[in-house]
Parts: sequence; structure tokens; C-alpha cells
Amino acid sequence: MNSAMTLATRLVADIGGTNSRLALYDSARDEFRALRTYINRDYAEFEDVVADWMQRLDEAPPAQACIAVAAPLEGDHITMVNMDWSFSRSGLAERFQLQASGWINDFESNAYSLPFLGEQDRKVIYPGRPGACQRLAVVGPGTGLGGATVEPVRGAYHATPCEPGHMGLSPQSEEELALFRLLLTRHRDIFAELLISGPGLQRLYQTLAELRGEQASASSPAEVTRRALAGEEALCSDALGHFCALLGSACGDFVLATGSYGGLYLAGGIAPRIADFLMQSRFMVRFQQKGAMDNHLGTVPVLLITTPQPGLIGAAHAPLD
Ligand SMILES: Nc1ncnc2c1ncn2[C@@H]1O[C@H](COP(=O)(O)OP(=O)(O)OP(=O)(O)O)[C@@H](O)[C@H]1O
Repeated sequence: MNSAMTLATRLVADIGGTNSRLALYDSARDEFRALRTYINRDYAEFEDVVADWMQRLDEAPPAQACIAVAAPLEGDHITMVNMDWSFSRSGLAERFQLQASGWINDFESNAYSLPFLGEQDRKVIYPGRPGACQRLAVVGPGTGLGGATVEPVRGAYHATPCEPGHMGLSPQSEEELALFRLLLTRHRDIFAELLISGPGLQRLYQTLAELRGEQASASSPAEVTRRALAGEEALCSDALGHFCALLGSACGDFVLATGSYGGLYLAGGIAPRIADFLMQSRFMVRFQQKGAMDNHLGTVPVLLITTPQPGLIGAAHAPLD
């Protein structure tokens, strides 16, 4: 081992579809240092990002790394979904002299962060009455709808990546039924992220406009949200209302299907931006409205992750290979 390297620190990275964030996690001090955010398209390869980060580091390079990546993790070779990057895990470890490394997907890293979030990192939407179950779930609408669970197993946390975005979705009101009927003329089936994601919010808004015979002039999900929060356009408020209601239903189903009665956390870029609206919406009603399981779901705490870098917190605490 290179004597200048240290095992007390770990490179933690979160590679998203647009940005990558890299930092040094110091386990002895429970502290993050040297946090840098990179715009992916400015670099030809992920290795160039790591090289730049290492070069700017003004202390001994870490001998360990945990990297969260929004891409399928099968085999040594990783190919990013919406961009030109591909790299080999072993090649990266060799080039940067990493003695141990861990690779997790972006929602696994969110899940690994949950037991370590402080009060300042999250907002309680519903306190619940937590019982003995220690399994926690995270669901996050963003470009898609990701999710994972985490639980203690023989003294260490273990996360399981899941695919809530591809769960089915069912309507619960007359207007939702009409929306679904219209959507089924264009889509083979209605799965959660078709409607519960950034593009999903836009789709809900446009379909609602069509259903009501109105003009849809908001051209992005962020604009739908902006107009809804400002109370500028009823169509936007109603689309966002449907979005929150459907998110509540999907989260309730996810908790039931995974047995994550210890708590449900909302992650991703959209939820913190609509926090107040979400709390006034039918989100919680729909989360708990599950027939014979109503009372049981009433015990499950629901929280919103507000810290901007849960992925790095998760990568700091995830086990290495
Ligand atoms: N204020 C907003 N309201 C609703 N949707 C938004 C808002 N801002 C961005 N979006 C949409 O959210 C989606 C991006 O989600 P998010 O910010 O969670 O990023 P991601 O691509 O999923 O993750 P990463 O940043 O790690 O690459 C896009 O579809 C975008 O149009």
C-alpha cells in the first residue's frame, strides 16, 4: 500500500444523469470534505472527473471508494444510460490505486443514507407510530420513479434496489378514471413512472387539458409546478394535485409490497420543491387508503429528504465489495 494513502477516508461519488458529485468522507470525524460537483457533459469520461478531483485534493488520496451510479450494475463494465460514458470498475480501481471499492445504484445509495439522516436533513410529513419493523423505504420521482429499501442485517445495513417506477397504477377518482381511459388509447399499460416523474407530471397536465378541452401552455414540469404553487393556473394546480395523489397511492403500495413499515422517505429533485403543496394535497390520504391495511399504514412515518446530497451520505455508509 502507498503509505500516503489512508483507509480512514473514502472517495464517495454520486453519478447522476446530468451531474456528478464527488467528496472525501472521513469516517473518523464523520465529515465530508472536498465536495465538488461536475457537469458530466464537460468530461469525455468519468475517469477524467476522478482524475480532476484527485488532483485538486490537498491531502492523502483515499484508498477506498464507494460510487453510486444511475446505471445498471452488471459485470465489470458500466455503461451510462443517457450519455457517452462507459468504464470498467477494475480499471478505475487500478488506475486510482483503490484497495477496496463499492458500486451501488443511485437509489441504493439514497436507501443507505436513511438511518444516518439527522433532523436537519429531513422533514416529517406524518409522524406515524413506528413499531418494531426496522425496514425503511425510499421512493423518488425525478426523471423516472426510483426506489429501494434498507434494513439492519446482522449488525450492518443492507439495501435492496427496487423498481417502483414499473409497478402498476390504478385510478381512484372519476377524473383519474377518465385520465387513465384517455391515456390507455396511447399507452399499452399505465405504470407508475408514466405519470409519477417529471415527464409524468407534464403528461398528466397535457392529458388533463385535453380531457377538459383547455389549452396546455406550460412547456415543462418545472413550469407546471411554478404555476401551481403560485396559484396562477387551475389546470396546473389540478395536475399537480393528481400527481401528489398518485404518488401517495404508489408509495402506499410500495410500503405494503416490501413490508417497509419502519418509514417511507421521499427523495429526488421534485418532492422538496413541492413540499407545502404535497402536505396540503391528498398524498397522505391516498398513502393510507388501502382497504384492510388502512390502520396499519397509519402507523408508518412519512418523511421528506431535504438534504441536497443523500447519495453521498449513503455512499459513505454503504458496505464495500
Ligand atoms: N420544479 C420542478 N417541478 C417538477 N418537475 C421538475 C422541477 N424541476 C425539475 N423537474 C423535473 O424533474 C426531473 C429531474 O429530476 P431530478 O432533479 O430528481 O434529477 P434526476 O435526473 O432524476 O437525477 P440526477 O440529478 O441525479 O441526475 C426532470 O424531468 C425535470 O424536468
